[in-house]
Order: sequence, then C-alpha cells, then structure tokens
Amino acid sequence: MQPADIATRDRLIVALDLPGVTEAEAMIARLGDSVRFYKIGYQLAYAGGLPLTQQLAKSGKKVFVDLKLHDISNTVARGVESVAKLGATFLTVHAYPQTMKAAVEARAGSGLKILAVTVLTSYDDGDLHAAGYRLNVSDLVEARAQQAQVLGVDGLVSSPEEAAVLRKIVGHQMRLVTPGIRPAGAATGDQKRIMTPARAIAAGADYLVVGRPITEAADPKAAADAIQAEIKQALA
Ligand SMILES: O=c1ccn([C@@H]2O[C@H](COP(=O)(O)O)[C@@H](O)[C@H]2O)c(=O)[nH]1
Repeated sequence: MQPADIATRDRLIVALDLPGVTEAEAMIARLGDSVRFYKIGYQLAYAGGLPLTQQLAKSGKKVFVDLKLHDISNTVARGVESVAKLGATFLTVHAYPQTMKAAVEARAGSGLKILAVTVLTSYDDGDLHAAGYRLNVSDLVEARAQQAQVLGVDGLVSSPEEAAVLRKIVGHQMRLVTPGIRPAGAATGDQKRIMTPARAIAAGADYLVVGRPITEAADPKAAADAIQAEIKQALA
C-alpha cells in the first residue's frame, strides 16, 4: 500500500478549542489560507459549534469532529449517522471493539472516516495504571491499533511517539492522526506524550493536530505558518 496522498497544507489540523462560534469564526478568519483543516471538539461543539462543520465544509475547508464517542452500539451508530450528515471528514470514537464496530458499520456509504483514539496523549503509564489497566501505554496503543485495523477503522489517533511503530503495524492502510504536537519551546500544558511538528512527520504521522500553540499565540497566523513550513521541510 502506498503512502497517503495528502496535500501538504491539509496535514495541519487546528483544534478550535474556543468558547463559542463567534470566537471560532474570528480565529478562522485570522488564519485565512494558512489553515484548511479544523477540529471541533467538546468546548465548541457544546457551545453550539457543530453547525460550523457544514459551514466550513461548504467553504472548502475540512472538518474533524472530535467527540470521542463511546456508548452502547446503537447509540454510537445513530450518532455516527448524524455526524455523517454534517459533511465532516473525520469523527473520533474511543478504541473499544463494540464502539469501533458500530461506528464503522454506521459510516458505510458516507464520506466520513472513523478515527479510533488509542490512548489519550495526556496519559503516561502511571495514568493508565491508576485507571486500572495492566498494560503500559505502548502495549495498549499497539493492541488497540491491531483491533482497529481488523474492524476496518479508517485511522488512529495516538501520540507521535507511537507513530513509527504504528506505521509498521498498520502500513499505509490507516491514517495516523497525532495530537500532542509542540513546536520547540512551546508550553506542554497537560500533554505528556509530545513531539515537535518536524519529528512527528518524520516518525510517520499523516496529520498533526495543534490547538493552543496556535490559538493562544500572539499571532496565530504566524504560528500556523511556522508549523506549515516545518511540515513542508520535514516532507522534502
Ligand atoms: O489523545 C488525544 C486526543 C485528542 N486530543 C485533542 O487534540 C487537541 C490538542 O490540543 P493542544 O492545545 O494542542 O494540546 C485537543 O483538542 C484535544 O482534545 C489530544 O490532545 N489528545
């Protein structure tokens, strides 16, 4: 299987973790042509931001709806059907077999791709053990990736720290989408498994998800342009 044919500019996904639609629209306007792919997560979705998906899709942008679904199969399936109607490109579910199976079946025939969240990038081994898991992060990420692949999931969300190993496991069949991106010198915040944009691309990530290093920058467009340049250089 060949590497994914992804336009370089689409590899940066900006997380619109902002309090409302007004703030999100202002950020999108500031970023202009620098960003073509946006992520809508809890904060914006719960503040009335989901209809932005359709608006952005109509204006030629791509949208990743990051709701990390996890519920009984019927509820997951009906939720996936609703998100598919919004014109989103990606939707996340947690990487539990029942959930992934329901989501993959429900997205059939739509343009929506399902991404399975392996282990959150804010978790380290200690956090997993505290949550009752016996596996460490890398073992659980790999086990979930294998299950996701068997179930026909379209892509994986992991830290870029796992990207190289995941690429070996799933080849180029699945998209690797990596949050936990921090340009050199950027504040880590609550992220524990991080990499710079250049290192993440070199490790095999297809898409980099970046929130605060762009949205909280004094000049978000300059911050996005710098990351786009780093991605371009890493791919050269
Ligand atoms: O494992 C995960 C899954 C999702 N995310 C989301 O990505 C962004 C990262 O934002 P930063 O401000 O760049 O830390 C955020 O929306 C998370 O919900 C993740 O970080 N890790």
